[in-house]
Amino acid sequence: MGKERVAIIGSGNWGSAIARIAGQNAKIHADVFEERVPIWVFEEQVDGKKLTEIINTTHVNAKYLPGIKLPENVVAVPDVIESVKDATALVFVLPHQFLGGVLQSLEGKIEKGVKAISLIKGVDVEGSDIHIYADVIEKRLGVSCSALSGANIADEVAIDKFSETTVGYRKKEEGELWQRLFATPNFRVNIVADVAGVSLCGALKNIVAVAAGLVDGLEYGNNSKAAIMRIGLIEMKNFCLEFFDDVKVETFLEESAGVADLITSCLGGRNRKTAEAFVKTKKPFDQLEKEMLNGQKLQGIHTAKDVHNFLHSRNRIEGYPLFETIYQICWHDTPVDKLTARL
Ligand SMILES: NC(=O)c1ccc[n+]([C@@H]2O[C@H](COP(=O)([O-])OP(=O)(O)OC[C@H]3O[C@@H](n4cnc5c(N)ncnc54)[C@H](O)[C@@H]3O)[C@@H](O)[C@H]2O)c1
Ligand SMILES: O=P(O)(O)OC[C@H](O)CO
Repeated sequence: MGKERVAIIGSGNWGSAIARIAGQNAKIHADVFEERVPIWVFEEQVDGKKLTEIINTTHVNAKYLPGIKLPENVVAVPDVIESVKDATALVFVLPHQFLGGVLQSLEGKIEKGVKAISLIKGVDVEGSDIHIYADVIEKRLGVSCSALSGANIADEVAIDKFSETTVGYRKKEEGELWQRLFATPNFRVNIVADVAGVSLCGALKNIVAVAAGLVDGLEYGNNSKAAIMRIGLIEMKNFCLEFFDDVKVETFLEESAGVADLITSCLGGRNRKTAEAFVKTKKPFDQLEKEMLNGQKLQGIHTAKDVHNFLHSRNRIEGYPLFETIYQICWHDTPVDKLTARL
């Protein structure tokens, strides 16, 4: 069998951090992977230069992961179709807002037998249907798609601070392949047969992280934040067990994708940070995203809306008071001091 040819689709904060690891490991495991790792970069001008040129000459993603050297075998490609040419292992790591456009470009162009993995945190809702993004990718491209999620704030992973993550696989050998691509001594990868659980934990914790940021903005203190995290974890678990058949409860309680990601996101993530600022500045989230994140994207408020729309269509809103309160505060004029009123 030939070597696996990896392509990374997405080059934001997490995309760049994970490309650094994948590039390093492609060289270390040269028996398994081709050394060159193309990364699709949505082209934009940064300080008067193309971002792809900056990455390919300085080996730094100056906009989304400044100050961190990427290995030279990670090659920025501005055309998404070109970036996946001949690839056998596709890593999808882009904000969920942009996945639809990318899949449209790639549909019909991916060979049979190609494997994929989704690092995207969010859910796809259409009326009363809900899907994880691994399933969306699998269906649109005809590939077998795993999922990776964990307590992984990109800036910390990028400087090799000890972290763990979880890969949910369809077939064990695929889980082992992704583990080989991503694991390092300081980035431990556990593999589990639970693609849906891994994906849903990563999506739903972002709603709870918004709630944690509101707690910080209101200066309610540590007990309140712990209560929000506990209630959030229960709603996450109940949601998965109510609407998905194949989720494992252990993923929530024992995996980095579960309780650990919930904790790190409620302490340190972008959703938390902007939600705190939402309370303190009274500015809307879209303005805060622009002012505070330099092009990086928020997921939590969008997932809150997607989950609200889904629960509304299933007539199940009353079962998820925290998720619903976050939706009402973020998207309507519900005062933020009503955060705990329905809990
Ligand atoms: N950043 C983290 O710490 C982190 C950690 C784990 C998982 N994640 C998840 O990984 C996924 C990707 O996040 P990220 O941090 O890499 O992205 P990001 O938040 O840094 O978003 C910026 C990316 O969006 C791209 N973009 C902007 N406009 C675009 C357009 N019109 N079309 C296509 N792309 C466009 C930019 O080129 C850039 O690559 C998300 O689902 C996120 O929740 C993020
Ligand atoms: O910065 P956030 O809030 O998007 O969270 C980042 C990661 O999902 C943490 O694992």
